[in-house]
Amino acid sequence: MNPLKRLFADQGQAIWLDFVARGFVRDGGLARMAADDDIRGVTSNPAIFEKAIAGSDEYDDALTEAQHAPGRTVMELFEGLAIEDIRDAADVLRPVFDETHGDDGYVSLEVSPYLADDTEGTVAEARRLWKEVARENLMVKVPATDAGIPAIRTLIGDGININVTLLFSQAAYEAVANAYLDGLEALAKAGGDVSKVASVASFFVSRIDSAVDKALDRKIAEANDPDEKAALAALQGKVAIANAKLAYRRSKTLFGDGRFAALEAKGARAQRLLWASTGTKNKAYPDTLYVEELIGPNTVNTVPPATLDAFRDHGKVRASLEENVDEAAATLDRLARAGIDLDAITKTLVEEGVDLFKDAADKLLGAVATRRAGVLGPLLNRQELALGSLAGEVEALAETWRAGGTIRRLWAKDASVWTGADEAKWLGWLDIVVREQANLAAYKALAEEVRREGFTDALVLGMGGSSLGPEVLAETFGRQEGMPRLRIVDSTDPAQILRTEQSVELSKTLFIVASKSGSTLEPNVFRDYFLGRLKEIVGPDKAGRHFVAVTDPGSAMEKAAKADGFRGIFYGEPAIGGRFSVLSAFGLVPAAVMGLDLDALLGTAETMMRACGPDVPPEANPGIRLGLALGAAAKAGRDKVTLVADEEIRDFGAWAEQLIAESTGKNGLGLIPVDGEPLGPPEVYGGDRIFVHLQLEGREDDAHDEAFAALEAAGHPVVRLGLALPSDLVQEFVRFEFATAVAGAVIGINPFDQPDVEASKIKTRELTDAYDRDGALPVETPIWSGPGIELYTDPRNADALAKAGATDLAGWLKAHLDRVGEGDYVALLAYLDRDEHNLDRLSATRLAIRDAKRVATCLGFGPRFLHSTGQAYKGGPDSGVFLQITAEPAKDLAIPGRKATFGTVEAAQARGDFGVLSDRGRRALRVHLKGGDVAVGLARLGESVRRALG
Ligand SMILES: O=C(CO)[C@@H](O)[C@H](O)[C@H](O)[C@H](O)COP(=O)(O)O
Ligand SMILES: O=C[C@H](O)COP(=O)(O)O
Repeated sequence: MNPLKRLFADQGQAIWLDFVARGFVRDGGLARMAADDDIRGVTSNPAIFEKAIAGSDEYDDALTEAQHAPGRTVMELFEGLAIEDIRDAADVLRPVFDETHGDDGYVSLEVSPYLADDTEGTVAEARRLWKEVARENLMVKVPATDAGIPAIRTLIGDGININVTLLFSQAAYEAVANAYLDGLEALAKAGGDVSKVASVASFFVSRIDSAVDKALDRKIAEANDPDEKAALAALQGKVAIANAKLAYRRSKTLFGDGRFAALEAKGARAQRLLWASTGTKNKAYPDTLYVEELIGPNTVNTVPPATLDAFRDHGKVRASLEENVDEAAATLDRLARAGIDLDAITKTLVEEGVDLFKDAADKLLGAVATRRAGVLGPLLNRQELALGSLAGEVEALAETWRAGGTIRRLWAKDASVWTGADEAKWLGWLDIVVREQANLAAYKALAEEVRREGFTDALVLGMGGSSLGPEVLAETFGRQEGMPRLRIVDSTDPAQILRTEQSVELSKTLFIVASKSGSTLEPNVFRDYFLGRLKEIVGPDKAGRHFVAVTDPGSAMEKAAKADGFRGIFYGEPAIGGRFSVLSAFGLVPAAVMGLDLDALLGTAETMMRACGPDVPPEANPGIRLGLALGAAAKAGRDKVTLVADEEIRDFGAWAEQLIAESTGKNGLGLIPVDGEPLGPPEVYGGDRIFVHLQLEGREDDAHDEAFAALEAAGHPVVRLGLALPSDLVQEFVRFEFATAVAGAVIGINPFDQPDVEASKIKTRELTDAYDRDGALPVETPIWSGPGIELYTDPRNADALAKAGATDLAGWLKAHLDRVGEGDYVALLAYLDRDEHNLDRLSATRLAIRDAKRVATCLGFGPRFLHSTGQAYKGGPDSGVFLQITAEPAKDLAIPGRKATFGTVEAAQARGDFGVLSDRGRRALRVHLKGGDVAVGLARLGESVRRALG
């Protein structure tokens, strides 16, 4: 007779199979084993599923489901597969379950190893799995950790079958058996049917020998006496079995006394000991060792396939478990006398066991995530990293993050991922997509009103985080038929405001006043101005109908909007900072108004959000991986994140820039985003860059491709992000939010505050207050003045520049630019109309500087950049050399109810900004263009810069 069959027939020991795989179950392999080998149960664990799913293509068809439901989490996808397999196996073994009246025929499914230290989480998950698998012959596996034991008691009390896993020590076994008895008593007390509950206590065997043998090896090496060496050697390969035998003896007492008898009378079953980890690890030992030596009635041995084959082939059946039990006790005594602490070893084994299952789960989920990405194909934006010299550090960081479960901690809003300050209060963006998906009715109603009422234009009045996301949507999606054209007002420059005003028909324009705090100067003055204009045009009663507000609950903006009879007020989420707010009302109201399909937009975002989920380990997690790369780049001095995007999606850089700079640039650390700088050959760059290319897939004429290939070949780290469609840019919001938060963690700062933005707001306020008081801004003295141009700076910078003895503009500029060294960047900060002409002229000047100095160059328009890169310029690394450009406005614009005009506010903002740069000891010079002709002034400036560069 097949020795496997004799185990039960002769000895009353059930053999279970420690293996599961889809094909094996579905193609009849398990049924054959049940028939031929008398396999009476199946166990699974994360390592088994990892081998099955990651190591085969058997699950590919099932994973295509991801295509139809791209919002499913990776964990849900895995669980879906596992649950199907477990149900299938349970159905195959159902006849065994029926024939044995519930003694056997069980299939085990383990709770997530990530919950090993979480009692409540374990209980909740076990209950959920029990319900979802919905098979009476399921056993849910729960580890015998300190947190697992109370969960076992609760779950048994619920009437759920439990396989207690990762059991190594006598003490833990005692606790587990008592938890089972407690649970049964609770169930009986609650009127439940204890006869329906089964449980096994899985004692891990071979791992004990592996660990003890190693300790013995060390002792043998230390010992000098040959007899002592021999005595120690005699213990090798014996301890695990001795430990199991003693547990078996104890089980007889635990389930043989009065306490259990009372339960037994109600039909309860004893909790059986199950021998797990019974494959032989040490080749010197017989391959059937941990089956042959552990045979006894009312026990289970779960055996991996190779051991099963070996035992079928040459296993010997005898009642071994109760042989020489006293000798087993003596073996453990001898071990203790030899100075080997079995308790300490078993304690470590539990911890290692949890870690090994976590490692397996990481691999498994990584594999599912990678396959999900493959199945999703173009539905998920691509990411490729070629990190050159940063690669090793990024791998090391990824491993640290994986092993530390840092992504799960991030998702669990654990502030210690960053600095342990108030970060947890700012993580509402993690689940905003899902929350807004359930909240679309009000946005859709607004869209419908806007359509019905025939608005032709919509202007978002806001700054930074409140305007740049909507700007990307407007620029990327373009005007939608029948809906207003969306634009942004985020400048106090009178010419720019007038230009925007003249480009719309005010009576057919809807204004979206967007301010989280409600107290930001710019949106307030924009509102005052346009509300005033609307009152003139449509009358005071109707003006409010042209306005909606987006603001956080309780803000001054909310009150004002109510007082002014706004058409609607939409609320932001206070747990999301402005720069992370694009997928909340701050992006969704403008998106609705411009007529975008919000379900599609959020669905697209969700696809990326799931890819960045808590269940996706770093190697397969795009946002996390990008963040680790950016963080490593910052630390390695490659802190200039150079963003390059294809034409149709190029506005993304403005949003990413504010996110990255404001989040990471502080405490003298951080990343300096470089947006809008045309790509050049490798020679024009220093060694301080990391390049990011956002590209639309399949564009054959992509000149950037070649440039990126050259950069990569020259050893620069490059990141390539591929989008099937421009509308997939929404996924980049998500990817970059994760990446920025992670980069902040690697750099070691709080990515959710902006200490230095506030500083220039204060200085600006002081200046506008002075204006309101004195009717003029404080007088300043230029350090140099020439026809149409004046230069200003603080005394420290003035002293440094004066040393060069310059006599003309080019000379002063040369003195300033000569201060630029390797690894520095030059930022042009223009308080001017951001029109095409000014952009072109300043871009040309910027490029001239880059090519001459081989440094990164930035171009920001004030006050827009103050709410964005301004943070990093002041608070980030002291590597910036700043050239501020201001101009006398050709025409100024009054602000209703204020003394200060827009021109004055803009001038005050420039001075406030400069004042903070000075306070921070930055290298800064202001060029003031006089005479009202900005074009002429910029041409002169450009020419002088070129001369300065020689
Ligand atoms: O279900 C159980 C225990 O209840 C088993 O799957 C158990 O997890 C396995 O036997 C062990 O993980 C295998 O351990 P090992 O052979 O890798 O040391
Ligand atoms: O980036 C955010 C800007 O500073 C604007 O802030 P706010 O939305 O509170 O007006």
